[in-house]
Amino acid sequence: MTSSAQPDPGLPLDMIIFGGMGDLAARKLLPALYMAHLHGNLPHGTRIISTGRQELGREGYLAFVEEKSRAFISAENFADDAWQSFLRLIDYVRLDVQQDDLAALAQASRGGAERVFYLATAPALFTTICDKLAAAGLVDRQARVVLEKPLGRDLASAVEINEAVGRHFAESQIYRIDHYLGKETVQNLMVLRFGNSILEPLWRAPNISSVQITVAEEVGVGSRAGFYDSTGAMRDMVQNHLLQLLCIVAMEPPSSLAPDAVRDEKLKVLRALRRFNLGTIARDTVRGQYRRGVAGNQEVPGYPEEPNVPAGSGTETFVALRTYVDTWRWSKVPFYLRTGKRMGRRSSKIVVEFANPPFSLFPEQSPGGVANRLVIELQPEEAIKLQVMAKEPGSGMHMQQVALNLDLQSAFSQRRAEAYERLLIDVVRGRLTHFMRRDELEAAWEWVEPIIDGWGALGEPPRPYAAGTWGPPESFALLARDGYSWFE
Ligand SMILES: NC(=O)C1=CN([C@@H]2O[C@H](COP(=O)(O)OP(=O)(O)OC[C@H]3O[C@@H](n4cnc5c(N)ncnc54)[C@H](OP(=O)(O)O)[C@@H]3O)[C@@H](O)[C@H]2O)C=CC1
Ligand SMILES: O=C1O[C@H](COP(=O)(O)O)[C@@H](O)[C@H](O)[C@H]1O
Repeated sequence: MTSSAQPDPGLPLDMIIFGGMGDLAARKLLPALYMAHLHGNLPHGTRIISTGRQELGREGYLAFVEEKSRAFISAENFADDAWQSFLRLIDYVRLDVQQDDLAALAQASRGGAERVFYLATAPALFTTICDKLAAAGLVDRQARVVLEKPLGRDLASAVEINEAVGRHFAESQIYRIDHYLGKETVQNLMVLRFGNSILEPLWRAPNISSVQITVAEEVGVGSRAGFYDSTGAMRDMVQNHLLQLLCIVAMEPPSSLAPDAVRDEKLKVLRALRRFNLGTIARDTVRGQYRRGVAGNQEVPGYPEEPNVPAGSGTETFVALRTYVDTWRWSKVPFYLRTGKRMGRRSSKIVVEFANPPFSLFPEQSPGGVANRLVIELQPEEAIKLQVMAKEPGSGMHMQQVALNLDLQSAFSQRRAEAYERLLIDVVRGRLTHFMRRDELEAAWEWVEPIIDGWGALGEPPRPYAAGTWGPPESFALLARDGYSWFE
């Protein structure tokens, strides 16, 4: 049982960031912490201690934050007095975790403070960091550690990291972050499914005929090829974000929102995912790599021309696949997953297609057409649309598809926090529900790893697709042979 260790509101908080000069810290974590500070969501007396290898001193680090993080705060959220008071919370400790002990950090962190360690570094450093934190006497029962994804690059390395972290932190102190679980619409999907009763009787085979999950990015790999080229879309996106979305669509209703109740149900889905073999890998998966093309009205380079991509790289920037959740509820329902960089536009959505009426009463109801779809738009729009057939006004019985549309942005006037802000507040408050448990993560690797190995064994290079398009033609063929098409 992983009941979360409850923070003591009486204690001050030290938020300690490893990788404080990294891309993630600059673009996401520090802006999210600023927003939490602006809205009074950090405990009184919080301090942020960033660590990094550069000899900067506190003033130098604050200049870095000004230069690199401020641009990621929108004008409407920027308040100079809040920014200045935020900067006053920040301290900087220079350390190289591979060479130094953490004595300097132990000196900077206050005795009696609650500590949150955010490991925003490559996962290869997690073991060393945790061992050294413990050796420096910084880990106590109140401490929490946040681990960034991807945690490991296969099952064995994930197990190794989990073991190493687990030597010093109890499972209830470990927050394995998947920022998709912090997105408003992803959390809303839980409410849609379990806060309403009308969907539940329909939410199963044979009422649902297929499910599509797309996470399409318009951006390319940018300056991250050093990380990305040895990772690829399967490890970067499918192993975590897409599988977590699939879990929320497919899970049974949990008995409560307690961390283990939710995570037990997600784990059952991961364990019920049909395993791939070489035959199904060749037939039901597609790898792609973007080539020169036009994105956002601009000509952009292909993946092979991006900075630091090794010549002849066979890394996939696109994955599409068909899988099944082998349970009574989802028997024979195909789940199509798709993700890629440099696709037509940024668009993440879940599309649930319902079975057609068993008999076609209306002449225009084509046997192949889909009458009812539930479209859950995750980003950039946040909306839930139910497509139904309706009669066109006029004589005759002509019908058309119309959408019952819930625009979540206009339905709620409240400010919408970014995923990282919401999840950081969860960490501060000791709420584990939207973080992954060790067995979930390992089950995801158990399913993903044979696919990656199979690709290696098959030795096929990824299929090229032009930047600004929706992936290689094989991805469309994957659905077409089942009589479906990707929903745009
Ligand atoms: N960037 C993103 O959008 C996302 C990143 N992640 C994950 O977050 C983690 C960090 O990513 P990202 O910020 O992009 O990576 P970066 O390479 O930009 O940052 C890594 C940081 O780790 C520091 N570091 C490396 N070696 C040491 C060392 N020996 N001692 C101390 N610090 C060290 C680097 O310090 P120095 O500055 O001195 O090189 C750098 O600040 C990765 O696991 C990534 O997969 C997850 C989701 C999104
Ligand atoms: O974890 C990651 O996610 C981003 C996409 O996140 P989003 O919130 O912008 O949809 C992706 O670009 C990155 O490669 C990956 O590491």
